[in-house]
Order: sequence, then C-alpha cells, then structure tokens
Amino acid sequence: MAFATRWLGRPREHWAELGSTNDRALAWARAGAPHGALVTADAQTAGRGRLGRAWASESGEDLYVSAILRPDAGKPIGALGLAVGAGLREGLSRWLPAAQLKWPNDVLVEGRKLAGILCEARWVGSSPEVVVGFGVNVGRSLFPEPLAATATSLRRELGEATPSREAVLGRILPALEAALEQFFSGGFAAIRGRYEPHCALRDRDVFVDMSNGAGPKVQAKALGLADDGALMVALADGGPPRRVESGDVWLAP
Ligand SMILES: O=C(O)CCCC[C@@H]1SC[C@@H]2NC(=O)N[C@@H]21
Repeated sequence: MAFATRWLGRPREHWAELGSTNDRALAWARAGAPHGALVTADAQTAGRGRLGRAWASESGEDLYVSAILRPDAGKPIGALGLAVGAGLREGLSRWLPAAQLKWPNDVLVEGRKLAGILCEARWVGSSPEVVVGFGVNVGRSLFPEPLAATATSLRRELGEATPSREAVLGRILPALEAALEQFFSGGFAAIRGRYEPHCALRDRDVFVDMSNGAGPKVQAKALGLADDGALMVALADGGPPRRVESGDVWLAP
C-alpha cells in the first residue's frame, strides 16, 4: 500500500493477531525501529486503553495501529495526545465531518466513541521514545456490553458506504503527520486551531475525575483549553478555574 506521506508508516509491520500493537511497537522501538515505524493488526488479544482499561479488539474489522515517534530532545510531548486526536479526527472527517474531540483525545460522533488513543513514552537519555496507539471502530456494527450504548463505528454511521480499513488509514496518516509536525514545532498552541473548533466539551456541563480514574466524579463546566493543553474547568461548587491535566471527563447527560 502506498501512503501519501513522507515518513509516517515507514517501515510498517502488519500482524493478523497480536496482544497489543502498542506492546509490539514498544518492543520494536527498543530494538531500534525508526521514527515513523508503524505496527498494525487485524485483531488484538490484549488491547489496552487509557487509565488501565481494556480496548475491545477482537472484531477483525477495525483498525489497531501504533506508531513509533522519536521527537528531537527538547520538543514538547506533554500534550502529544491532543495532536494525535486532532490528526485522527481530520482524517476521519473525510467520511464523518461532524466528528468531535472529547478531551483529551477521544473521537466522538454524536457523543458516541469512534476512536481512542493511548500514548506511551520512555526516555532514552534526553530524547523521548514515544508510541502512539490508536484504535478506530471501522467495520464492526455490534459492540460487547457495556459499549453498546456508548460506542460507534464507521459501519454504524455509514452502512453500505463504509470505506475499507486501508482507505481509512490512508486518510488518517497524512492528517496525523501534518498535525504532529505542527505540534512538534510549537506545542499545543500551534495546533489549537486544529483542535478547538471540534472540541465537544467547550461550555458544556461535565463530570471530571481529577485523579487518573481513582477519584470521585466532580460536577463542573468545561471552559476551554490552556496553552499547554490542560482542560480548564469551573467546579460547580465555586472557586477559581481549575486545571485538569490527566484523569477523565464525561459529558453530563
Ligand atoms: O480510548 C482509550 O482508552 C485508548 C484506546 C487505545 C486503543 C489502541 S488500539 C491500538 C493500540 N494498541 C493498544 O493496545 N491500544 C491502542
């Protein structure tokens, strides 16, 4: 398959089944795989999501992708997931122009999750070695509980007009590459224009967990994003705006 990209996707490994493409990419990175190398799989037996959650990966009809990035020392990586989300959404907007981003980086269609991102990094001297993993629900139309009420797929949204997984990946990679290059040149502030117009949370009532999935859900209003990508919220019980740097957030019903 030929990609219209300069570096993302070269070289590429494809597996029929794998534990987790992120685990494979982390191992490949340790063994010296270059910036831009990509691992894809038809199915994962141990797909991982953020905050220790599992990622349902058995369908054989969806996209499971992990990219190895080797940003130069000193490049910003703190809000990298936001750039990945922006690029992913742009690629998917070819078919779903109304797709939105739920901070930090879920891609939603009408409030249902279409794609998720898991970024993992380790330091090699002063340089980061990063694996950016994303899963996109492409061809599946049925989801195991409890996802049935909260997840969607290109198939569920588009029916017969659903593109192939390769066509979807072929759109995502150039958009992702463009968003990443812009992000590495100027951090979140540089990609704010790619992210903010599609932010599902701005001015919405939300619940936040400010302690990485371990704490209680607190009611708040989402105000927007700071220049470093932190979510700014006003807690319902008053006080000054608070920064949410990790953890999770849900739209209030
Ligand atoms: O929304 C989330 O919690 C993130 C989900 C990330 C899933 C992808 S699928 C490809 C890559 N391999 C993994 O094990 N996880 C990511």
